[in-house]
Amino acid sequence: MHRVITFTNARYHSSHFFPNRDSVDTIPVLGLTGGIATGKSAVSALLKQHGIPVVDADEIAREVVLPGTRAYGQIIDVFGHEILQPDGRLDRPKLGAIVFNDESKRKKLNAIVHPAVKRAMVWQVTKYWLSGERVCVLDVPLLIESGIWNWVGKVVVVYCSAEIQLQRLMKRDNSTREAAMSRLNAQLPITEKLEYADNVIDNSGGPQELEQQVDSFLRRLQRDVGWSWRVSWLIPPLGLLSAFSMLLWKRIRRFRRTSRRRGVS
Ligand SMILES: CC(C)(COP(=O)(O)OP(=O)(O)OC[C@H]1O[C@@H](n2cnc3c(N)ncnc32)[C@H](O)[C@@H]1O)[C@@H](O)C(=O)NCCC(=O)NCCS
Ligand SMILES: Nc1ncnc2c1ncn2[C@@H]1O[C@H](COP(=O)(O)OP(=O)(O)OP(=O)(O)O)[C@@H](O)[C@H]1O
Repeated sequence: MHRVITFTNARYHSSHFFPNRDSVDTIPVLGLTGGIATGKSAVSALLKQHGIPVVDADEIAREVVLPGTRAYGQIIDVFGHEILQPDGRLDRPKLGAIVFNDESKRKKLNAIVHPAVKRAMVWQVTKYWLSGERVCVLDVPLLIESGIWNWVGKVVVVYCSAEIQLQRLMKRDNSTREAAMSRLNAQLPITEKLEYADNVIDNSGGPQELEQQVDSFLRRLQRDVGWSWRVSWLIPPLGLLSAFSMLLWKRIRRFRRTSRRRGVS
């Protein structure tokens, strides 16, 4: 039975990537993360080209602070009218300069914006599920820091060395080394994020190498989703059980890795 509700743009429908879709009762959710400027958006763009729906936390974070929203009012209450542009929208570079140089202010901003982002993400995933998508990717820079990694099927980390990361960040944002470093230091180091990874996409090379990495990742994904989806569809309680055991296994594995690391250091 096909679900009839379609909320998504047909061009991006994951049935394009998984053409043998008959029915869908589960939606494997993948968490895509990395350090700032390691290439999450570049990977997301490639995934979208392959028909995979992507929920973009940065994009949502911009929407939930538009004038008139609750978060917008709360931000003005905390940071004052000085962080507004003449047209009333947030002056993002100005707010960025404040929060990336002051952890307590960043925490205040996060406490306002993150709950709204999480609600919107859950809603978007639900819409994809209702429209019958077999897989959905959450592109979340702070996937690990925010604990969202606990709730996704697989964590995919886009990696490049800290030095390449810094160079790309400075070039993209046309920023000084100091400004780029302050943004970089607001996140867990990329090497620590690797510890949470089920899959790593190495973006140390050029765009063509990245495409090859994404292609091989998608081949693996197609294999895995095909298998788990069939089991969940044939025996729904088994699907639920496998989801719970997978989440539990992830925590155990992470706990073991951390204990091993503590034992070594
Ligand atoms: C501080 C703000 C206004 C700066 O806006 P700006 O347009 O300059 O940057 P943008 O939003 O495009 O973010 C660029 C990158 O910075 C990093 N980043 C953004 N916010 C944070 C944060 N609170 N902590 C650490 N890194 C962050 C991410 O890697 C992100 O991809 C903005 O980043 C913001 O509102 N941040 C708080 C919300 C948030 O955490 N967003 C990240 C996704 S949930
Ligand atoms: N393989 C690559 N080779 C050269 N440049 C790249 C490569 N991948 C990404 N870039 C460039 O590096 C910059 C950062 O990439 P991107 O915006 O995809 O990172 P991001 O992880 O999404 O960053 P953010 O955390 O800020 O959202 C961009 O200017 C992008 O064009």
